[in-house]
Amino acid sequence: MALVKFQTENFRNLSPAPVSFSPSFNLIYGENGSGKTSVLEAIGYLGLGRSFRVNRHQAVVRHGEQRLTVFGGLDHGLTDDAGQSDNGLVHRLGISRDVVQKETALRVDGEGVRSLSSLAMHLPVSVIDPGVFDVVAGGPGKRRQFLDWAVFHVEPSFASVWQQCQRATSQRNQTLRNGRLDESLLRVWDRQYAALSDRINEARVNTFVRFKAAFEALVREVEVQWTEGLKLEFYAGWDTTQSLVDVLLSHREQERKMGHTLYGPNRADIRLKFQGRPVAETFSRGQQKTLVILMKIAQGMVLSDMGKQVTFLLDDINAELDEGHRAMLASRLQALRCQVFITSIERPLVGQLWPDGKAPEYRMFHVEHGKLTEE
Ligand SMILES: Nc1ncnc2c1ncn2[C@@H]1O[C@H](COP(=O)(O)OP(=O)(O)OP(=O)(O)O)[C@@H](O)[C@H]1O
Repeated sequence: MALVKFQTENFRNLSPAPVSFSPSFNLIYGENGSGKTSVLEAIGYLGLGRSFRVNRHQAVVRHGEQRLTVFGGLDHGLTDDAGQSDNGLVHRLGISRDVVQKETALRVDGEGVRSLSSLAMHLPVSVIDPGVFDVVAGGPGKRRQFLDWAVFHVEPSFASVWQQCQRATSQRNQTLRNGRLDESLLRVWDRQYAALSDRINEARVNTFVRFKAAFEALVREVEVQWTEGLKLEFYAGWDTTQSLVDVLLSHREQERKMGHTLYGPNRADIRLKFQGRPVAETFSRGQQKTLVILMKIAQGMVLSDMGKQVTFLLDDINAELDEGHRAMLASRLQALRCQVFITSIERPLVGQLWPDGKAPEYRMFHVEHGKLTEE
């Protein structure tokens, strides 16, 4: 599906005027501070329920206002080779946040819904911005987040299992921190926690297998020399040749000393190695960035194989990638037939993004003082 109708109220400096987007490429340019990133941020807000830039909702609401709203109309997206969409809206999404009451209201097709996953399911948003680099250079938490985004879209029940597991972990941690360890109670938590962990692990492994196959196919196609010898491995968070219950039991003393759970899905990682060494120590920054982008595209391929269209938000790619890599990215995204938003300061040169002359259907927007004007 693709976001074709869009409107915000009190979202940073954005104008409340409604905008129609292309289900294919949307090229957005404007001066520093004009509102380009805010447009992507608002689209992301609708699909993720939060800003991809800042943690506090308060930073996002227009100065002096209490409530922000983002509305979106989705259509079927690209439906045939000519890149045409049928233009009928299939879903209407809305998110509204009162930053004083700290309340979020969500709507899908006019009905109030409680869970963010109801919105996220319809609008899978993948952000490629300067912060994306952390997937390779940052800690395991960033890579878990990366993988879990795809796991959620492959298996939507993952979100509720994940929440149950977080609750079991915190109960278990409380028991571990108790001065006098109640071994029988801990064994009860161990069993619950291990059962939920196994379900999380199974979902992650399933998605990782698909992701890895897509990534390897992509790398073969784009023929990036430096990816030869690159290995991607999934680590569950414990030695899965043993049951998690046994692992927990054999590390009781260690966990008791630390006062929290040390084994399980909260320790999972995607290990990226080049000739046996961590990629973060070996690859140049440019190579690491390109690697993350290829990984993001591979995720898009996994969803696309399931008939889901990802909305990619590419913030300021000129600052991140050279011309060749930008063209590679544009052609891969075009081949994926997903929806793409690209921002830049200068008016983008379509001939540079698609040097073969086969540009997809696109819309070009200029942003000034938070207002998008189609050219
Ligand atoms: N909560 C807010 N309320 C009103 N205006 C805001 C708020 N937060 C930020 N702004 C303003 O919104 C404008 C848009 O910022 P944004 O980061 O979207 O610009 P940009 O076009 O992406 O800029 P750059 O090219 O420098 O990255 C800025 O001028 C900023 O000062």
